[in-house]
Amino acid sequence: MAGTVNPAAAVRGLTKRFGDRAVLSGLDLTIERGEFVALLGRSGSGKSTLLRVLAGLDAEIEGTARVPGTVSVAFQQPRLLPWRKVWRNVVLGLRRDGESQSRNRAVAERALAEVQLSGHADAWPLTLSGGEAQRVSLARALVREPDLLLLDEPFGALDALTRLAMHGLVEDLWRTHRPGVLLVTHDVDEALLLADRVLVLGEGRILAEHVLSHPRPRTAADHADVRTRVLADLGVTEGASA
Ligand SMILES: Nc1ncnc2c1ncn2[C@@H]1O[C@H](COP(=O)(O)OP(=O)(O)OP(=O)(O)O)[C@@H](O)[C@H]1O
Repeated sequence: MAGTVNPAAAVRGLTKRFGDRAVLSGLDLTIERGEFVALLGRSGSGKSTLLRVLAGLDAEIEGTARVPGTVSVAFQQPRLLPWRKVWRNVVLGLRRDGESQSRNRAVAERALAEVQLSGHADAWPLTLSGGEAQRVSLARALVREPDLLLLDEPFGALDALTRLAMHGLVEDLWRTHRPGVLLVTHDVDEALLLADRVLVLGEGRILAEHVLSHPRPRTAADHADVRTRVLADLGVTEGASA
């Protein structure tokens, strides 16, 4: 899939140093529009660092990280402003100065309906469950209609059942909006369920790439072969998580 003219993200020779230590070292990566990519890597391998660069939060780099369109990020913690009602949190990142409050509210309500939170527009963030707050965070990311959606372990803090429900929701949202997605996760099975491609980060670059061709919806067993190879890439034994 690499090599099309207008990818959602194109990274070439990216090196990121903290002091004299290079965390990313000559990394190349292309994410196509509409493509769902999962990024795995051991703790400290530089996943969040790469996401920050792609989000435009860290410009002190060598090499290039080109993200031509709109980018949105959802983090492990939903990061909602507690003093703003849910709907105002959803439209927080929109530059719609000329828009009326009622237009903005309509946009927020549409996004909340998409994440199955109709009726929560006037709730305060602190009254939401963890899963609900994370869905608000997804709605906030999506109202910008991003070309690139960066997800930094968005389900990591959720219980197992809520996480399963979120997988279905993210897949639906991706199918509807078709952004390029880069999902950072420690959960190999999550990557195998959701992604078109799984990348393994290590030694500052992409160590391995696995294309997942099984049609969706999938079960974890559908890519058992890839699972074994990804675990080997990560240097973990079967049964453990990254
Ligand atoms: N601002 C910073 N200053 C100095 N070192 C940093 C900074 N940010 C990250 N690092 C270092 O860069 C390395 C990569 O960190 P990063 O958070 O990108 O890893 P990660 O793969 O996301 O890890 P985890 O899976 O544990 O979240 C770590 O060793 C970390 O200590």
